[in-house]
Amino acid sequence: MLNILVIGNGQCGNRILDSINRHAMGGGKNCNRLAKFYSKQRFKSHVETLAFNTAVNDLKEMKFTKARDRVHIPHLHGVGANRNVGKQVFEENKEMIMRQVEERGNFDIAFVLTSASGGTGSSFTPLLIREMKNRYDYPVYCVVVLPFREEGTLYLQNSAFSIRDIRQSGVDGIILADNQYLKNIGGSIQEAYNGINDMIAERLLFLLDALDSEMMMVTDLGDFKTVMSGGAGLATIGFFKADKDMPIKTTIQNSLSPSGLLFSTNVYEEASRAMIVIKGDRKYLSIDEISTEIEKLSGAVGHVFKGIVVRDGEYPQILSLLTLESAHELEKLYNVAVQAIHYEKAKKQRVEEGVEMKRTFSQIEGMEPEY
Ligand SMILES: Nc1nc2c(ncn2[C@@H]2O[C@H](COP(=O)(O)OP(=O)(O)OP(=O)(O)O)[C@@H](O)[C@H]2O)c(=O)[nH]1
Repeated sequence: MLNILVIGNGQCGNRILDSINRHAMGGGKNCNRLAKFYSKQRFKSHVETLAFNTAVNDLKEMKFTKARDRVHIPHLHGVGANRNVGKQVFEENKEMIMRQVEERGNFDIAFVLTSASGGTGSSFTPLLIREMKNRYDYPVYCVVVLPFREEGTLYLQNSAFSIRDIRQSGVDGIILADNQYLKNIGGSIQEAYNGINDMIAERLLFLLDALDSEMMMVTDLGDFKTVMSGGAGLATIGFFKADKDMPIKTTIQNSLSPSGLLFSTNVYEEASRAMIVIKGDRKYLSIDEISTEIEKLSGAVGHVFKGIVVRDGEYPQILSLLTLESAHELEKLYNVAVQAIHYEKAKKQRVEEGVEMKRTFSQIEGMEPEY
């Protein structure tokens, strides 16, 4: 049995964590009676969860995460997308935060979930991971959500700096999910968020379940670590669930296609290592078809680990984990982030020089009110 710690930082991290807890309890939208459902978690790993936030309302919004797992770090109502303030708040509360982590015990693996672009999550995450890596031996992976590109200059520049900070934190690997890429889920913004959060939660739980399962062909934590240590330290996850008549090779291809992935990439060009986990009833799992598809992938990317979990009566589901050698989409994000940084800098300079305001007030220079 694996001992797993999942931490969600900031609003986005908290919400994905809450979705994980909902799915772990059975997934139903109405399963909000915590005590009842905690007694029958669907997963056999021992999973501890922790949510950190400066905004108490974000923590209150969580419905499926136990109260003792929701930790408020008091600072107004969030840090307003200011990463410098976020870093300072983390440092001031570091010992309290680390005590919470310490109290959860020892783990085989930990995941930290955050948006790249807000203030709290994106500034807490690199500092927290650095502390965890200094104090503990277990590997720590980070799931980072990239912003919708139209959300504005502050979010764009935060993303550029936070991903750099997370990479330099000692993290064992970063899994990218991209709101921009996943927004075709459609509906209102809240529905899109929920849909994206559920996608991320389901994939992570599938992965954890697979790492802790009796498999016909085995992938384990060691394979996961090897895959994640490949490439440029960045990874993404694909997933596809077949319906009854779909051949297994199409199901595998779909899990690697744009609609299956959390981050836009051409896996045959940009991936560096891969792990494919196939779950389903034996009768759907043609070994010839599986081998042909895996060979095609390994021909393009190098090494591919494969695992098969037999689940009687279930249609096949495929999870693909891919580390990336290059990430064209991330490079594009950094391009627009650089423009955003220049824009903010020029604006700040204009304000400091007071050009606009000087013009405004100069209109009444030398005048007095007339009554
Ligand atoms: N996928 C997804 N993205 C979210 C969600 N909530 C917020 N975001 C994204 O997260 C970014 C903003 O970061 P938040 O996590 O809200 O910010 P925070 O870490 O709480 O920081 P502050 O509010 O500035 O203190 C934006 O790019 C949002 O689009 C969510 O539930 N799901």
